Amino acid sequence: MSISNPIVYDCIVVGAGLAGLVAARNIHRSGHNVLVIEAQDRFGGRMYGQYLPSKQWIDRGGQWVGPTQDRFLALLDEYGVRRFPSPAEGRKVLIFDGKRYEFDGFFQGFPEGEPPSISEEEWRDAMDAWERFETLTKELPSGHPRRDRQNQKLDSQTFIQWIEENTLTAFGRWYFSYMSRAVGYLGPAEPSQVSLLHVLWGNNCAPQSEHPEAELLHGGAGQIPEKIATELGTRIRLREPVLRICHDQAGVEVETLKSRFTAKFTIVAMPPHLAGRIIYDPPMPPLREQLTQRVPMGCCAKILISYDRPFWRDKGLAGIGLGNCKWIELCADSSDPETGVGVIATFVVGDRYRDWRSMSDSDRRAAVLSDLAIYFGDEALSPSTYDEVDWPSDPWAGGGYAAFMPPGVWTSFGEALTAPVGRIYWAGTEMAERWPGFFDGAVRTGEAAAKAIMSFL
Ligand SMILES: Cc1cc2nc3c(=O)[nH]c(=O)nc-3n(C[C@H](O)[C@H](O)[C@H](O)COP(=O)(O)OP(=O)(O)OC[C@H]3O[C@@H](n4cnc5c(N)ncnc54)[C@H](O)[C@@H]3O)c2cc1C
Ligand SMILES: [Mg+2]
Repeated sequence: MSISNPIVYDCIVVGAGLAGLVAARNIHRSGHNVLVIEAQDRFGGRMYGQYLPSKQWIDRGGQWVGPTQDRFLALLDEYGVRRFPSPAEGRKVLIFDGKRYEFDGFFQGFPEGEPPSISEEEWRDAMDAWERFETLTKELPSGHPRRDRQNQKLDSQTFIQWIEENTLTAFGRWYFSYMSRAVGYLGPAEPSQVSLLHVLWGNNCAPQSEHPEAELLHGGAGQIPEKIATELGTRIRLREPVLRICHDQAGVEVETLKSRFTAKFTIVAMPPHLAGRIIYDPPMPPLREQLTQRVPMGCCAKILISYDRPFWRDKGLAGIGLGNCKWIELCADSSDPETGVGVIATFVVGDRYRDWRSMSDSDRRAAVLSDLAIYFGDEALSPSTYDEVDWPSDPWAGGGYAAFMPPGVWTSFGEALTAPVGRIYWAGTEMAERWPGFFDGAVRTGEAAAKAIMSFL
């Protein structure tokens, strides 16, 4: 294949997700010549919106933002994207072992307000374990977990082992398993699949106590990729999966399904397992090769269900449900007050996803709606729209929300996660030291990779 374009770019960014777009934009704004190459026919990767016939938006990927996500907030301000508080007024619903509790509080690990009226013994069990979990979290230094004796010990355990050793009741066990599956700390993952060290690290640099789901965006997060892409204009090529990157001391040659381009540097901006699918010549160093074989994506589908109006509010309910229902462990009101439409966003995660995915279309829909009816009442059975986003079936994501570390990965291979290889730099939310797995983490890594490269240009 001949070089398709005689230009030697300053940088080629591979992947037009949020991290790649931010990196490219910053390089372009500094007057350097950048090209973005994206596999899909759209920008944004896991930041992916859609409008319903009702003019209500839905976010098929991420949607929430929180007050300490500074880099993402700065981006929103820059593009004039307006925010509103995530609807949370009213009582929350907990379903545990078939019993229903309405309460004026909330918990995602971190408890707030009034607890649900389960037994004192069960609530104390969860709270005592939560304190131990927080104490362990605070012992971790900031930054990516390093290879040392203490971390190796934490990294040799799964989260479920810790949960079993630290809780006495079924509720206590569920409280933490739910954290692993619904909140995720990247992932989300079954607690039997994720390293204890990873979960503690996630609780340290992306804590629920900082309310990462505090706000939503008028028009949705899905509008942002287009705004950044507009600034880049024709410097983005869509529908061109990158297959191979040849690199040496002089520069890089990036080969797609259709063409070949040269540049001084490249930024590969995608989750580690997708970066690992590209052929590198010369090959990646062994630690990097081993790492990218070991960083799986969370197993999660997102489902967005819309109603004429947020009917749950008539009953004094917040539209937020959590519990160990058969399919739905977490659902949340995502209605934009400016449209008047009611939207519930929910997830089917881990082993629940496995079983749910094997059912017919109509059975999957019936399964989700019947769980929503348990949380909010029979009105939930008659939505105006129902959208499933099956992230593990998307070959350009492989899962969602993000990738997580199974036991042993951080301490044996973690140092290869961000280390550049010659002129190849890495970006993507999985690489972030603050808010990994979130939009904010993606922005931070895009900014950092661009800055690193620009120091050489
Ligand atoms: C269901 C779900 C819910 C979420 N909820 C939230 C939330 O509420 N708040 C929040 O902050 N975050 C949330 N997230 C996470 C957030 O969406 C991600 O952290 C962020 O979008 C990741 O951006 P990225 O650029 O790092 O990666 P990606 O968006 O994955 O971008 C990678 C890009 O690379 C492209 N690519 C891959 N391989 C190649 C190749 N060989 N050649 C060319 N291109 C390639 C892909 O097509 C993709 O466009 C959620 C994610 C999901 C899936
Ligand atoms: Mg993205």
